[in-house]
Amino acid sequence: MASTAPNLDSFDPLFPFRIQGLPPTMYYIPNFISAEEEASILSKIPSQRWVTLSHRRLQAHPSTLTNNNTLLGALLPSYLVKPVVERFNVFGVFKNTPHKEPNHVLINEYKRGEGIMPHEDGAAYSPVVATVSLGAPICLEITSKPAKLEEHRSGGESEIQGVTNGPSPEPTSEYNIPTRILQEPRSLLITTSSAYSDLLHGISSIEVDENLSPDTIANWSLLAEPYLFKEGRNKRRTRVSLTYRDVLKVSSAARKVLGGLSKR
Ligand SMILES: O=C(O)CCC(=O)C(=O)O
Ligand SMILES: [Fe+2]
Repeated sequence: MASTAPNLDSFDPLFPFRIQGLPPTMYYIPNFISAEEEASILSKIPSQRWVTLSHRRLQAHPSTLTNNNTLLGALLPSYLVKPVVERFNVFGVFKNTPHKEPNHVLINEYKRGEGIMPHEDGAAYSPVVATVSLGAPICLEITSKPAKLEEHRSGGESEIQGVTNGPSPEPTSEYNIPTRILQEPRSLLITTSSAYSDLLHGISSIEVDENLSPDTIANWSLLAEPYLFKEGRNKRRTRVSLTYRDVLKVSSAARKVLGGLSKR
């Protein structure tokens, strides 16, 4: 006899956190870590590892990738693993990636007025990136790739307006793009599949995020503290992000050396 009970095995714990109106699939989980966990992680980020770029500073763990996008296999520092990676496993964040868990973390720090140009994360990684935000809120801007714009708009027609001057303000498909995702401190943002490969993301180098509302922020209904933005503004403060990824190519050379030494 067929059972009418719901099949709990197929329940996806991420489903309630899907951001509507975007291509598959982005998820936003507010309060993914506690305030104590946030403070503890911030206190352990090594101050001597920062590399200063023009509009932010950055550090890579366990190391930067080689020129051909290979990771020299090594463990992530434990303050980046516990509790964050353990909690990823509960939600199955990396369950479909080759190594089933992240092996690389980029830490970015943005002071007020700093940002990152629109970009894609590229083919060095499996198409899953999980971003933990620390310290303060910030808006991530989501736009289409110019090539996609072209494909959609032209249909063989001539000039594409707006490609050279940045993304068009009009929606480019059935999805509400361009849009913004408001990342609160302690939240987790997960970007997968075509949202990873077909969209660009960036952070404007501005001092205040403005015009914040349910109509302009894709994840408004998932925010932990929307009342903090009821004036429609977020005056930026220093925000740190941890972006967890699974690098596809991992060299075991470093491990072999260490393994060889430990046999003696
Ligand atoms: O800080 C962020 O949320 C985005 C960082 C980012 O896009 C990157 O490191 O590739
Ligand atoms: Fe990125």
